[in-house]
Amino acid sequence: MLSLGLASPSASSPVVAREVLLRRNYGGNPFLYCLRQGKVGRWACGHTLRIASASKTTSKGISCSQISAAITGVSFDQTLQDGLPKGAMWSVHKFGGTCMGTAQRIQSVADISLGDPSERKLIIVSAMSKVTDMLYDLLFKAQSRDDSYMSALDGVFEKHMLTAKELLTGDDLATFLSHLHSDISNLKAMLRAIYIAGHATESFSDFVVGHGELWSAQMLTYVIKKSGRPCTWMDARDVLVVNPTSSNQVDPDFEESEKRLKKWFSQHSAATVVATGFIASTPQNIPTTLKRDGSDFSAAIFGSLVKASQVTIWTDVDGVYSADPRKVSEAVILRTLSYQEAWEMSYFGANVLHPRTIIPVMKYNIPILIRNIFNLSAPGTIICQQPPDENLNGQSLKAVVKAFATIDNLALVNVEGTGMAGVPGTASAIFGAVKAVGANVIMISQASSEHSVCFAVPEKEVAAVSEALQTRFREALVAGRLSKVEVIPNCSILAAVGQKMASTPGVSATLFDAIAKANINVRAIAQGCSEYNITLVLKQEDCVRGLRAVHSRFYLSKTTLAMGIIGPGLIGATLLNQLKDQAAALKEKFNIDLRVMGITGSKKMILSDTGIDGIDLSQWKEIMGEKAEAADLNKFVKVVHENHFFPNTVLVDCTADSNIANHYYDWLRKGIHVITPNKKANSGPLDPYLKLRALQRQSYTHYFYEATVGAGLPIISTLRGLLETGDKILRIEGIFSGTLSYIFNNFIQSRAFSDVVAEAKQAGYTEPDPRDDLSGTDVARKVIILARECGLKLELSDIPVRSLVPEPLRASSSADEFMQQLPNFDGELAKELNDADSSGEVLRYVGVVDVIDQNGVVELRRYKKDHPFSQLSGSDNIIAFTTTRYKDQPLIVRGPGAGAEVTAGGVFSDILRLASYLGAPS
Ligand SMILES: NC(=O)C1=CN([C@@H]2O[C@H](COP(=O)(O)OP(=O)(O)OC[C@H]3O[C@@H](n4cnc5c(N)ncnc54)[C@H](O)[C@@H]3O)[C@@H](O)[C@H]2O)C=CC1
Ligand SMILES: N[C@@H](CC=O)C(=O)O
Ligand code: NA
Repeated sequence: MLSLGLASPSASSPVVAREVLLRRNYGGNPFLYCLRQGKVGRWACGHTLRIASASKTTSKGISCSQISAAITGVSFDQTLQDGLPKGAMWSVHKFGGTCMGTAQRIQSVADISLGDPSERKLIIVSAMSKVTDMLYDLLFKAQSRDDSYMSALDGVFEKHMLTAKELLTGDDLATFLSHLHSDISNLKAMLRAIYIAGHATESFSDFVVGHGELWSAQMLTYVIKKSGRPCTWMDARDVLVVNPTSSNQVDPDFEESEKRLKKWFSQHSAATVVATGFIASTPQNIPTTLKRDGSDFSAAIFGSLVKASQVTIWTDVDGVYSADPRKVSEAVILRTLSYQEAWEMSYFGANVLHPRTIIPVMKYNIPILIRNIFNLSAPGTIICQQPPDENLNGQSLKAVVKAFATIDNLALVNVEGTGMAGVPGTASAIFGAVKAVGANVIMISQASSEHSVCFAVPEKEVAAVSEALQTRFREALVAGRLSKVEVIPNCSILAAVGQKMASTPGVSATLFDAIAKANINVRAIAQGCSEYNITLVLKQEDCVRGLRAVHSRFYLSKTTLAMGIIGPGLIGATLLNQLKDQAAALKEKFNIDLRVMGITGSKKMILSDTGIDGIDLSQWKEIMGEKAEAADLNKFVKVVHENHFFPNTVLVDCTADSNIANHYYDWLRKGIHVITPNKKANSGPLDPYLKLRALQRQSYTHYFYEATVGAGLPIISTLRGLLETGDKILRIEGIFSGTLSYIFNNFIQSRAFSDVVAEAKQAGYTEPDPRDDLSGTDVARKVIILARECGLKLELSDIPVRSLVPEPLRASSSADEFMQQLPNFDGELAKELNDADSSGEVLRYVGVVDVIDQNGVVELRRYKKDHPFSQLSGSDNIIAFTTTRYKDQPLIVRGPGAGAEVTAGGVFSDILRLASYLGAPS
């Protein structure tokens, strides 16, 4: 379907219309052609299309002349080029060797070609797959006087003969086979001569290896003709003229080729032409090839000669990816790329065209479409000029950076010294020496202080480069004008590519931020002033992680976090359950992909089988039962973290173990984020605590512990908010223990204390050992945590604590034994309760941080029955912050402060906070 409209400055007046935009839906791809008045072939590929009032929708098969007729006053002279077929646009298709691999595939190529509704089609084909290599091989054999070239040639013959027999019949088959026979006997004679001479000139070789294209083009022509459509084949050597250059490349002679093309068209007529890719002639009519640029280049040159409406390159991938899909599984196929972006990407080895292929078509703004012959439903990637009216207003950075690429196995060379500044010729001397050893410089960077120049070269070339520089600058090094020539091995390049990065602020900031948050150090940076590419040099081992971090940061994919869960007890198991329920929604709605790569208890652990997919959280308990291995924390951390697939790792410590807490420092230093409800690190000895916090502040690695105080209640974050906004904390007083809150809320005259403790344990409020609650240690830990947040340098032992654990039970060997004995000691607290009750008061177990006096206390206090602390129920915590701003009425946070769901929820929300710090949308 074509829709046609005017998009000129005065669209309402067709007479002065300067451009006609033609939108066409071909194979699901909307294209926007812009046909300039008087000429065909200037066009754009685009996004928004303004259909003016004079627009007219026509049916399939519209021609240029119809367009001009449809719009009064706009004349198209219908000329592509004088002498070339008039009145219609050409579309060019190129099919590579894989597309032409078998009879069946050649048939598909014919079907695709026939399905293109364009009036004129130029089909460029490669040799059947492997044939060019076979031909090179038999050449090599003949030159080496290995007479098996004869049987190798028979193999080539047989492959084509069998394919032709599958595809063709009757006269077509007979004609093709007779050509094939005669070509093969010519080749035999030629190879015999090469065999005798033991040498083949370049033109001999080029003549031999070009035969694959001759045969594939002829076969395809016959197959297309079978459908009843006229089709002619073209030996591109009759038309394409190229001049070989020194560097295994050729320069097309467009003028001469155009003349020959016109001549060819004067002798042949057909709406569909199948031409040989890869091969061409020199100006002296000697057969040659397009060397390494191959058939894609042929297609581009022909595209520009016929001013094609489009060049489609058929291949075996769905298009150009935003990053190497083997490294970034979320990489997406890019729908559009500008010419500049395409050549930037192709430099990095992305599956894009060779840059030289882009130049000829770029001159005429001809779009190149990359499509997968094996997946026709994939729309492919369109490479074209940027639509001129597209601007950045309202665009996200995502649209600005198109893709990322990496190059491994590089070394950086750093030439440093004070004698370079202001001395013209230093750079030239450095690179002169590099050139002399034939090394390829991949990236260069020099800061404007001119004291050092650094550049990247392939690792295998660096020894020679270093030696050459040492020799070249021996004198300067001895004299101290240069201080060193240093080699930094094992480097990789990570590059961001996008034409619209130019003049868009914030791109590099976002890029570097993502790299920093993945805890990756950048060794060198380069950005040319065209701004199409920002190149970073990283340690090779960090490269894939860096690639994944930046890819996900620019919203090209999800923020992916590898998680290791330590201690799948009550909280850990509840967290795993919540993760399981929420994972899909997080992925869909918030672009966060959380993968639990390992779960370890104190005895057993399980790790992801694939190293990429997370553990199936609906079955982790069964897997733990059946497939667990012996717990090994070092191995666990290594496997979860040292997986280059994930830019970020978080370890979630759901134990109450100080041995685990002792690892946090080391983990943070390795760039592993830590999240925990475990109070041991923050309430442990002061020095390691201060070191840990200092490290956390310096690095981009995060350590979150909201659930250590008040479980899921926002206690730490509230306190941080007050402090960071400049409020001064005077006092924090509260009921910090869910267990003890529950106990004293339910401990009434009719009930035994031990009975209420058992109930609290049953409800999951208590610490693994309830004595940690009853002793007041747990509350004291929370007091310490908050006191330290306020800047007080207190140790746990500085806090006077009223213990509720009867003296004789402090040494009980287990929590169970303690629980069994507790009823024997109910009397003491029953008396205290009675005393309070008779004065109209209740007992409450509280903790206090006194910032003014720089101390804290944990005690059992009596409160009047109308005091807010007396009104609690369940396991509620209540925390009152008295501050300079909240002086008369404290700021109060209240709610359930213990229990599996709320605690796990608090840990989970720290995980999401981490994801948002790492770049997930928040
Ligand atoms: N239960 C609650 O309401 C709250 C608990 N917390 C804290 O959450 C953490 C977990 O508490 P719960 O789940 O209730 O305890 P739990 O005893 O049910 O779970 C702890 C788990 O950690 C495992 N573990 C112990 N040492 C380990 C080691 N070295 N390596 C691997 N695994 C180990 C245990 O085997 C157990 O499975 C504790 O630090 C606790 O203070 C914090 C706020 C509220
Ligand atoms: N056992 C603790 C749990 C939270 O830290 C409590 O009872 O508050
Ligand atoms: Na909390």
